[in-house]
Amino acid sequence: MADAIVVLNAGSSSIKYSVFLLRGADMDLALRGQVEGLYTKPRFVAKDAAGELIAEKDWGEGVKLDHAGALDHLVPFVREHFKGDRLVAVGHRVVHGGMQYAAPVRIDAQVLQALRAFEPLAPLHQPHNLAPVALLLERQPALPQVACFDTAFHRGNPELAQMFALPAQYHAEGVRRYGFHGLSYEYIASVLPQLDERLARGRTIVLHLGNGASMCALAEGRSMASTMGFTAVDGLPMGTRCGALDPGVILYLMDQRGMDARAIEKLVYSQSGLLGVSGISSDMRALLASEDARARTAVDLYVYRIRRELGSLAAALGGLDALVFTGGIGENASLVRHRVCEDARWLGVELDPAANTKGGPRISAAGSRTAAWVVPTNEELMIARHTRAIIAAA
Ligand SMILES: Nc1ncnc2c1ncn2[C@@H]1O[C@H](COP(=O)(O)OP(=O)(O)O)[C@@H](O)[C@H]1O
Ligand SMILES: CC(=O)OP(=O)(O)O
Ligand SMILES: [Mg+2]
Repeated sequence: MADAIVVLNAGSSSIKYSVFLLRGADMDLALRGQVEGLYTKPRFVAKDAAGELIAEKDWGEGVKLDHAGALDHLVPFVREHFKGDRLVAVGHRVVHGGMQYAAPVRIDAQVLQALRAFEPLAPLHQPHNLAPVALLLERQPALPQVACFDTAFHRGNPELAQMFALPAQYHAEGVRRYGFHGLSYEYIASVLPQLDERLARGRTIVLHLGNGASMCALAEGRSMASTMGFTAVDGLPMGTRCGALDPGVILYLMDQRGMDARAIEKLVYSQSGLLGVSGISSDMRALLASEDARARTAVDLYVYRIRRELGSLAAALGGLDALVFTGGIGENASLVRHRVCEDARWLGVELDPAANTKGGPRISAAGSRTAAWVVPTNEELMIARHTRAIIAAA
């Protein structure tokens, strides 16, 4: 019988989960999986410690499974696979920690209340991150729960990288650039030394391209800047989010189109990005498989915006030593990586097309001045590490 930590990671199009067993100083993965394709083409998979598929379920195209529906499927499954192990804590990904939470924290009713205040700042995530927290707090109040924040990794960004050019009072009250996907970037930074010393010590841009997408500039493994801001709607275009938008467009929508905050929220979070531009799908797989010109335009815009942000983040770092691709698109869409790397030739990236088609891990040619890698992210492991540290310190 071992002590176990369960990890929940609710993203905008998926719920990922892992079970880790604590054995001495080691933490062994026992079970992991996800329900992905929420709201589009839901699919559940579970894998054992060796990565072998042990269960799967397809709901089929057009079934609008939401986060609550995914949890209804996941919870009994995870419970069934708990064979005599003792659940000692649950670690949660919580997307927004605001100014107050710059590090993981044990959750009680007060913390939960404080985190709920950030729900309007992350409508596709925070409510889904907190729903299982509230449920467990009610049913098993003695079970330790730990919140691990997407924003925390970026809180050490230089002051200028966190500022909007608004009157200073707004910055003081927390209207600033936070950045997200921090658990993913923290994990990537933690494995870079095993891949390549130069990568770990140098100036590296990590591209987390999933249903949500952002890029982070790392110097010696520390975050210096990223493309997301006050909320996770900023920066790159994403599955259904527009990314960076002239604030004048919002004023126009209000003044000339009579749209209120809720209607604009729906537009910029749920009806834009790859879905909005293509009119076909938010899913990169569907767009890459489509012959439709609108699908091509959506992918072209996606790649173009990445190219622009690459230049911006390389400038923030004063140069570039490496690129790292991660997230559902970054890990799997070789064509997107190919195009991004070709566009980054001027930054010293020389692609090895065969290595890229194979999925890496290294996808730059031998002798390329700037290296390029594919590194699968593992936000759940990062959350488990933090959760273990918090309960050990209690
Ligand atoms: N084989 C693939 N080719 C292209 N895109 C893929 C592939 N597999 C997954 N994706 C993309 O990855 C996205 C999901 O990424 P993921 O990081 O799991 O999402 P989330 O943001 O919900 O955590 C999907 O929307 C899909 O577009
Ligand atoms: C912050 C964010 O957009 O996360 P995800 O990509 O998991 O939706
Ligand atoms: Mg994600």
